[in-house]
Amino acid sequence: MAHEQVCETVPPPSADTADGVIRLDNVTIAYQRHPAVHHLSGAFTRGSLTALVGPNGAGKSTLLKGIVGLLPLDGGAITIADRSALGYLPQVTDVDRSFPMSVLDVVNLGHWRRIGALGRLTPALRQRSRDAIADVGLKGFESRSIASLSVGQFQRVLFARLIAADAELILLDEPFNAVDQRTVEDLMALVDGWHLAGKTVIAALHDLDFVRRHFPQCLLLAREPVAWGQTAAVLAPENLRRARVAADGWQPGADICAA
Ligand SMILES: Nc1ncnc2c1ncn2[C@@H]1O[C@H](COP(=O)(O)OP(=O)(O)OP(=O)(O)O)[C@@H](O)[C@H]1O
Repeated sequence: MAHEQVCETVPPPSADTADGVIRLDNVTIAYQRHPAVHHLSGAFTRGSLTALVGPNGAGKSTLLKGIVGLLPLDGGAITIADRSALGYLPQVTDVDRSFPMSVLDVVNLGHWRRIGALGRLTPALRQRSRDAIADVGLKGFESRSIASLSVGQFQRVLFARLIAADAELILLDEPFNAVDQRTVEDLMALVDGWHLAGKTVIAALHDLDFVRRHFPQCLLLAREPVAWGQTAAVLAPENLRRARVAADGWQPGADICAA
Protein backbone atom coordinates (compact mmCIF):
# COMPACT_ATOMS: atom_id res chain seq x y z
CA MET A 1 0.00 0.00 0.00
CA ALA A 2 1.35 3.44 -0.93
CA HIS A 3 1.74 5.73 2.06
CA GLU A 4 0.52 9.29 1.93
CA GLN A 5 3.34 11.81 2.01
CA VAL A 6 3.00 14.55 4.59
CA CYS A 7 5.29 17.53 4.25
CA GLU A 8 4.02 20.72 5.85
CA THR A 9 5.50 24.12 5.20
CA VAL A 10 6.99 25.41 8.43
CA PRO A 11 8.95 28.56 9.16
CA PRO A 12 12.70 28.07 9.44
CA PRO A 13 13.87 27.64 13.04
CA SER A 14 15.34 30.75 14.56
CA ALA A 15 18.56 29.21 15.82
CA ASP A 16 21.60 30.31 13.84
CA THR A 17 23.72 27.37 12.69
CA ALA A 18 27.00 29.30 12.47
CA ASP A 19 28.01 28.98 16.14
CA GLY A 20 26.63 25.50 16.62
CA VAL A 21 28.29 22.93 18.82
CA ILE A 22 25.64 20.55 17.47
CA ARG A 23 24.39 21.52 14.01
CA LEU A 24 21.40 19.98 12.29
CA ASP A 25 21.01 20.34 8.56
CA ASN A 26 17.63 19.26 7.18
CA VAL A 27 17.59 16.21 9.45
CA THR A 28 15.03 13.46 8.91
CA ILE A 29 14.88 10.32 11.05
CA ALA A 30 12.29 7.67 10.27
CA TYR A 31 11.13 4.28 11.47
CA GLN A 32 10.42 2.00 8.50
CA ARG A 33 10.33 5.20 6.37
CA HIS A 34 7.71 6.87 8.59
CA PRO A 35 9.34 10.13 9.67
CA ALA A 36 9.50 10.86 13.39
CA VAL A 37 11.75 13.90 12.88
CA HIS A 38 11.36 15.69 9.59
CA HIS A 39 13.33 18.55 7.97
CA LEU A 40 14.93 19.90 11.12
CA SER A 41 17.66 22.50 10.73
CA GLY A 42 19.31 24.69 13.33
CA ALA A 43 21.99 24.63 15.97
CA PHE A 44 22.56 24.18 19.66
CA THR A 45 25.14 26.80 20.56
CA ARG A 46 27.99 26.17 22.99
CA GLY A 47 26.90 26.69 26.58
CA SER A 48 23.19 26.81 25.74
CA LEU A 49 20.55 25.24 27.99
CA THR A 50 17.72 24.08 25.75
CA ALA A 51 14.43 22.35 26.49
CA LEU A 52 13.15 20.03 23.78
CA VAL A 53 9.35 20.02 23.97
CA GLY A 54 6.40 18.86 21.90
CA PRO A 55 3.35 16.63 22.09
CA ASN A 56 3.63 12.88 22.72
CA GLY A 57 5.19 11.28 19.66
CA ALA A 58 6.70 14.59 18.47
CA GLY A 59 10.10 13.00 17.90
CA LYS A 60 11.97 14.29 20.97
CA SER A 61 13.51 10.96 21.99
CA THR A 62 14.15 10.12 18.35
CA LEU A 63 16.07 13.36 17.84
CA LEU A 64 18.24 12.76 20.92
CA LYS A 65 18.98 9.21 19.78
CA GLY A 66 19.84 10.54 16.31
CA ILE A 67 22.29 13.06 17.77
CA VAL A 68 23.97 10.40 19.92
CA GLY A 69 24.21 8.06 16.94
CA LEU A 70 21.83 5.38 18.21
CA LEU A 71 19.58 5.90 15.16
CA PRO A 72 20.68 6.42 11.56
CA LEU A 73 19.57 9.51 9.65
CA ASP A 74 17.23 9.12 6.70
CA GLY A 75 18.17 12.54 5.39
CA GLY A 76 20.33 15.56 6.15
CA ALA A 77 23.33 15.75 8.44
CA ILE A 78 24.22 16.26 12.09
CA THR A 79 27.59 17.85 12.81
CA ILE A 80 28.96 17.62 16.33
CA ALA A 81 32.00 19.64 17.37
CA ASP A 82 33.40 16.83 19.53
CA ARG A 83 31.53 13.53 19.56
CA SER A 84 33.62 12.21 22.45
CA ALA A 85 32.22 15.04 24.59
CA LEU A 86 28.66 13.70 24.33
CA GLY A 87 26.88 12.40 27.40
CA TYR A 88 23.42 10.86 27.07
CA LEU A 89 20.83 10.02 29.68
CA PRO A 90 18.17 7.74 28.17
CA GLN A 91 14.63 7.61 29.48
CA VAL A 92 14.85 5.73 32.74
CA THR A 93 12.27 3.23 31.48
CA ASP A 94 14.57 2.34 28.55
CA VAL A 95 17.34 1.15 30.87
CA ASP A 96 17.52 -2.54 31.74
CA ARG A 97 18.22 -2.76 35.46
CA SER A 98 18.18 -6.54 35.68
CA PHE A 99 21.98 -6.75 35.29
CA PRO A 100 23.68 -7.52 38.60
CA MET A 101 25.55 -4.22 38.81
CA SER A 102 26.31 -1.98 41.74
CA VAL A 103 25.89 1.78 41.84
CA LEU A 104 29.68 2.15 41.64
CA ASP A 105 29.86 -0.19 38.59
CA VAL A 106 27.35 1.96 36.72
CA VAL A 107 29.08 5.23 37.56
CA ASN A 108 32.45 3.74 36.57
CA LEU A 109 30.97 3.20 33.09
CA GLY A 110 31.17 6.97 32.73
CA HIS A 111 34.94 6.59 32.29
CA TRP A 112 34.83 4.22 29.34
CA ARG A 113 35.61 6.86 26.72
CA ARG A 114 38.76 7.70 28.63
CA ILE A 115 39.96 4.16 29.28
CA GLY A 116 38.33 2.08 26.51
CA ALA A 117 36.45 -1.17 26.96
CA LEU A 118 39.50 -3.12 28.17
CA GLY A 119 41.28 -0.34 30.04
CA ARG A 120 41.89 -0.36 33.78
CA LEU A 121 40.29 2.01 36.20
CA THR A 122 42.92 3.98 38.06
CA PRO A 123 42.50 4.84 41.75
CA ALA A 124 41.95 8.45 40.67
CA LEU A 125 39.06 7.47 38.39
CA ARG A 126 37.53 5.28 41.12
CA GLN A 127 37.71 8.23 43.49
CA ARG A 128 36.11 10.43 40.86
CA SER A 129 33.20 7.98 40.68
CA ARG A 130 32.81 8.05 44.46
CA ASP A 131 32.84 11.85 44.43
CA ALA A 132 30.16 11.86 41.70
CA ILE A 133 28.01 9.50 43.80
CA ALA A 134 28.36 11.89 46.74
CA ASP A 135 27.50 14.86 44.46
CA VAL A 136 24.13 13.30 43.63
CA GLY A 137 23.37 12.62 47.29
CA LEU A 138 23.98 8.86 47.27
CA LYS A 139 27.06 8.55 49.50
CA GLY A 140 26.86 5.16 51.17
CA PHE A 141 25.02 3.56 48.22
CA GLU A 142 28.19 2.59 46.31
CA SER A 143 27.78 -1.17 46.62
CA ARG A 144 24.00 -1.29 46.43
CA SER A 145 22.61 -3.24 43.50
CA ILE A 146 20.94 -0.96 40.95
CA ALA A 147 17.92 -3.29 40.88
CA SER A 148 17.22 -2.37 44.51
CA LEU A 149 16.99 1.40 43.91
CA SER A 150 13.90 3.53 43.54
CA VAL A 151 13.38 5.29 40.21
CA GLY A 152 14.55 8.59 41.69
CA GLN A 153 17.66 7.02 43.22
CA PHE A 154 18.48 5.31 39.93
CA GLN A 155 18.07 8.61 38.08
CA ARG A 156 20.60 10.10 40.50
CA VAL A 157 23.00 7.24 39.62
CA LEU A 158 22.65 8.04 35.92
CA PHE A 159 23.41 11.70 36.66
CA ALA A 160 26.49 10.57 38.62
CA ARG A 161 27.63 8.64 35.55
CA LEU A 162 27.37 11.85 33.49
CA ILE A 163 29.39 13.70 36.14
CA ALA A 164 32.06 10.98 36.09
CA ALA A 165 32.20 11.17 32.30
CA ASP A 166 32.71 14.95 32.49
CA ALA A 167 30.61 15.28 29.35
CA GLU A 168 30.50 18.72 27.72
CA LEU A 169 27.43 18.12 25.52
CA ILE A 170 24.73 16.62 27.69
CA LEU A 171 21.51 15.14 26.32
CA LEU A 172 18.79 14.27 28.85
CA ASP A 173 15.66 12.37 27.86
CA GLU A 174 12.83 13.10 30.30
CA PRO A 175 15.23 13.38 33.25
CA PHE A 176 12.52 14.30 35.76
CA ASN A 177 9.90 11.69 34.86
CA ALA A 178 8.51 9.73 37.80
CA VAL A 179 10.77 11.35 40.38
CA ASP A 180 9.66 13.33 43.42
CA GLN A 181 9.92 17.09 43.87
CA ARG A 182 13.06 16.89 46.03
CA THR A 183 14.83 14.81 43.39
CA VAL A 184 13.72 17.19 40.63
CA GLU A 185 15.18 20.12 42.58
CA ASP A 186 18.45 18.32 43.30
CA LEU A 187 18.90 17.15 39.70
CA MET A 188 17.93 20.55 38.27
CA ALA A 189 20.56 22.13 40.54
CA LEU A 190 23.12 19.83 38.90
CA VAL A 191 21.90 20.90 35.45
CA ASP A 192 22.17 24.57 36.48
CA GLY A 193 25.72 23.89 37.65
CA TRP A 194 26.59 22.35 34.27
CA HIS A 195 25.10 25.39 32.54
CA LEU A 196 27.12 27.77 34.74
CA ALA A 197 30.25 25.75 33.92
CA GLY A 198 29.64 26.40 30.20
CA LYS A 199 28.43 22.93 29.24
CA THR A 200 25.78 22.54 26.55
CA VAL A 201 22.61 20.85 27.82
CA ILE A 202 19.54 19.66 25.91
CA ALA A 203 16.65 18.11 27.85
CA ALA A 204 13.43 16.59 26.53
CA LEU A 205 10.70 17.74 28.90
CA HIS A 206 6.92 17.89 29.19
CA ASP A 207 6.22 20.43 31.93
CA LEU A 208 6.06 23.75 30.07
CA ASP A 209 5.84 25.86 33.25
CA PHE A 210 9.00 24.18 34.49
CA VAL A 211 10.65 24.85 31.12
CA ARG A 212 9.66 28.55 31.28
CA ARG A 213 11.24 28.83 34.75
CA HIS A 214 14.48 26.99 34.11
CA PHE A 215 15.38 26.83 30.40
CA PRO A 216 16.42 29.97 28.48
CA GLN A 217 16.24 28.22 25.09
CA CYS A 218 13.58 25.96 23.68
CA LEU A 219 12.99 23.83 20.60
CA LEU A 220 9.32 23.05 19.98
CA LEU A 221 9.04 19.99 17.81
CA ALA A 222 6.00 18.37 16.21
CA ARG A 223 8.00 15.97 14.05
CA GLU A 224 8.74 19.08 11.99
CA PRO A 225 10.21 22.06 13.83
CA VAL A 226 7.58 24.55 15.02
CA ALA A 227 9.87 27.11 16.67
CA TRP A 228 13.39 27.31 18.13
CA GLY A 229 14.89 30.16 20.14
CA GLN A 230 14.14 32.08 23.34
CA THR A 231 11.75 30.07 25.48
CA ALA A 232 9.15 32.80 26.04
CA ALA A 233 8.77 33.37 22.30
CA VAL A 234 8.86 29.68 21.37
CA LEU A 235 6.15 28.78 23.88
CA ALA A 236 3.78 31.50 22.66
CA PRO A 237 0.16 30.30 22.42
CA GLU A 238 0.16 30.41 18.62
CA ASN A 239 3.17 28.07 18.42
CA LEU A 240 1.65 25.67 20.94
CA ARG A 241 -1.56 25.68 18.93
CA ARG A 242 0.37 24.90 15.73
CA ALA A 243 2.13 22.01 17.45
CA ARG A 244 -1.23 20.61 18.62
CA VAL A 245 -2.75 20.96 15.15
CA ALA A 246 0.27 19.23 13.62
CA ALA A 247 -0.04 16.38 16.14
CA ASP A 248 -3.76 16.00 15.46
CA GLY A 249 -3.00 15.65 11.75
CA TRP A 250 -0.29 13.00 12.02
CA GLN A 251 -0.81 10.09 9.66
CA PRO A 252 0.59 6.89 11.12
CA GLY A 253 1.62 5.66 7.68
CA ALA A 254 3.04 8.93 6.32
CA ASP A 255 6.12 8.46 4.18
CA ILE A 256 9.25 10.59 3.98
CA CYS A 257 8.60 13.37 1.49
CA ALA A 258 11.00 14.16 -1.28
CA ALA A 259 11.62 17.82 -0.30
N1 LIG B 1 11.38 1.84 17.66
C1 LIG B 1 10.37 2.44 17.02
N2 LIG B 1 9.77 1.84 15.97
C2 LIG B 1 8.75 2.43 15.30
N3 LIG B 1 8.26 3.64 15.61
C3 LIG B 1 8.82 4.29 16.66
C4 LIG B 1 9.90 3.72 17.41
N4 LIG B 1 10.24 4.59 18.38
C5 LIG B 1 9.42 5.66 18.25
N5 LIG B 1 8.57 5.48 17.23
C6 LIG B 1 7.53 6.40 16.76
O1 LIG B 1 8.16 7.63 16.40
C7 LIG B 1 7.36 8.73 16.81
C8 LIG B 1 8.20 9.64 17.70
O2 LIG B 1 8.48 8.94 18.90
P1 LIG B 1 9.39 9.60 20.03
O3 LIG B 1 9.51 8.59 21.12
O4 LIG B 1 10.64 10.12 19.44
O5 LIG B 1 8.48 10.83 20.48
P2 LIG B 1 8.57 11.72 21.81
O6 LIG B 1 8.37 13.12 21.40
O7 LIG B 1 9.83 11.41 22.56
O8 LIG B 1 7.29 11.18 22.59
P3 LIG B 1 6.94 11.15 24.16
O9 LIG B 1 6.71 12.57 24.58
O10 LIG B 1 5.66 10.37 24.19
O11 LIG B 1 8.08 10.49 24.88
C9 LIG B 1 6.14 8.14 17.50
O12 LIG B 1 5.08 8.07 16.56
C10 LIG B 1 6.58 6.77 17.90
O13 LIG B 1 5.49 5.87 17.94
